[in-house]
Amino acid sequence: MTLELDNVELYFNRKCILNGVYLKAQTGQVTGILGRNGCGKSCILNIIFGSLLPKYKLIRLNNKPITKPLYQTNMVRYLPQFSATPNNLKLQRAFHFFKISWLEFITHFPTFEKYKQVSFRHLSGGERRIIELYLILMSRCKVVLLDEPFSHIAPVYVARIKQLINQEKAHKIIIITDHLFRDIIDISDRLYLIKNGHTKLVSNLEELENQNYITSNML
Ligand SMILES: Nc1ncnc2c1ncn2[C@@H]1O[C@H](COP(=O)(O)OP(=O)(O)OP(=O)(O)O)[C@@H](O)[C@H]1O
Repeated sequence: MTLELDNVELYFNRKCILNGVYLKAQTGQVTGILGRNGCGKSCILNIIFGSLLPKYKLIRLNNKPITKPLYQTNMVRYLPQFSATPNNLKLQRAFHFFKISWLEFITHFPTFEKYKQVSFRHLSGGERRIIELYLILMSRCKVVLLDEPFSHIAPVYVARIKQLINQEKAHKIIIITDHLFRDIIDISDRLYLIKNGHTKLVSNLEELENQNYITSNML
């Protein structure tokens, strides 16, 4: 499946945030989005999800324009930048709700075994993020949108999650953004940089320096 976002024009209080966005994502590939703070990365994910309505936008699935918000189609899952799980929800119930196997989760993250009957409020910020990310990533769906999934997560878990993303991309479109740019570069098959409201397809990593996203020697 191919998803394209095209012709986006987004304003807040007459200030132009996005203008001239083109993004293509495909099943079997991870599509990474990089850009400085406030450049519009989360807005792009929200526009694809359908929860943010810009002045103009065109979304095509397999070359066919779709007007219905994607979240109404049940084909998309979205991990927002900030936690959205209820504090009093027990992990076991969350896994049941998402129809995700707890036992399989434990094989990937054995240190979480003790948390089955625990509520989200008792987890650390990073532990909570791992669970939320796992539930979204492993859900039965065709499109996964991940906004800063690696924030507050220990390197050993980031490595495990990257393995899972590589596994899931075989049958999902995965669009991901994070400021941990090395991880995004590492995992992405297609990479976009957002600058001045436009997307730019990154074909050579030196462009990230040339566009002043990173300074020299940061790669
Ligand atoms: N509801 C809103 N009302 C007004 N301005 C907004 C709103 N949401 C976002 N913005 C502005 O739109 C711009 C893009 O925001 P967005 O959250 O997409 O940035 P981002 O690239 O994800 O940033 P960060 O990396 O810091 O999370 C920012 O300048 C932000 O202030």
